[in-house]
Amino acid sequence: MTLDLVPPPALSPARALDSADALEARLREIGAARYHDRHPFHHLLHSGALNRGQVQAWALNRFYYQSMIPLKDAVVLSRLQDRETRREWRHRIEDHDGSAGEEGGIDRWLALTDALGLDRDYVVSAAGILPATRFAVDAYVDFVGRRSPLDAVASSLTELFAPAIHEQRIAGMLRHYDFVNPEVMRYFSTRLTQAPRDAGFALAYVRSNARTPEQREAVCQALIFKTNVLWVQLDALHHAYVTGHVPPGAFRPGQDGGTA
Ligand SMILES: O=C(O)c1cc(C(=O)O)c2c(n1)C(=O)C(=O)c1cc(C(=O)O)[nH]c1-2
Repeated sequence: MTLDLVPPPALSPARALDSADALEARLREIGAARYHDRHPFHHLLHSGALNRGQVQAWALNRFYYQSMIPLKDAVVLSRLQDRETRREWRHRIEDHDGSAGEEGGIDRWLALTDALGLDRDYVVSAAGILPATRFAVDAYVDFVGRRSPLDAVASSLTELFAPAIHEQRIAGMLRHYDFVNPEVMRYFSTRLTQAPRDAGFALAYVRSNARTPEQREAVCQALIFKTNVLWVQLDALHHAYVTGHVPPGAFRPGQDGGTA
């Protein structure tokens, strides 16, 4: 058996979190070391190494994450005491749910699963998702409800690192998969402008609201928690659809939920 190890980048010695700049530098180090762009499953996805059934499995499972993001943001909103912050946060819900006559991110994700040949009702039902997908995503929603509002905002900071992976994904998937075209990838092209705005706001919020070294440490831990939420979803996809151990009841390409 070979171990496919991903060597982590060297970390600089831990610095005291004595300023907003030190906090931001530490957050960026955490992203460089732990963000899911480093995961082998993403390397396979973006380099064209997956077959259609494996891409279907990824899109089906990621739909559950997408569908829960507005619920997560509604919980965050309910925790924010400051009206200005709520005003800024609430567009996140519309970005995903859409509004009258305007499609949202969930519609755009369903355009992707349609193009992959998955049945919409099956996707929306979440009946075929991996147990680990459900546990990880539900843990994220639970986290923002139980922890401090600062932790809740901080846990969204993975989005600082999302535009780079979305660019890699758009380019890689368009180049390598004949079942993908720019129309199908519009979920990601839209996120290229939405994510920097959201991440910029969340970063400014933690920079000014984490005022002690302990609070800054808590912000870092919230980001680490979230990188784990993302990472374990890909571990589970890899185990099921690359190694081949599909859990009982989970999606089986060619048998469930659409055309192979
Ligand atoms: O494709 C990705 O790699 C990726 C990652 C993340 C992220 O870093 O959490 C998000 C998204 N996409 C995304 O599309 C999205 O809407 C989103 C919302 C959030 C959040 O935590 O509020 N993360 C992400």
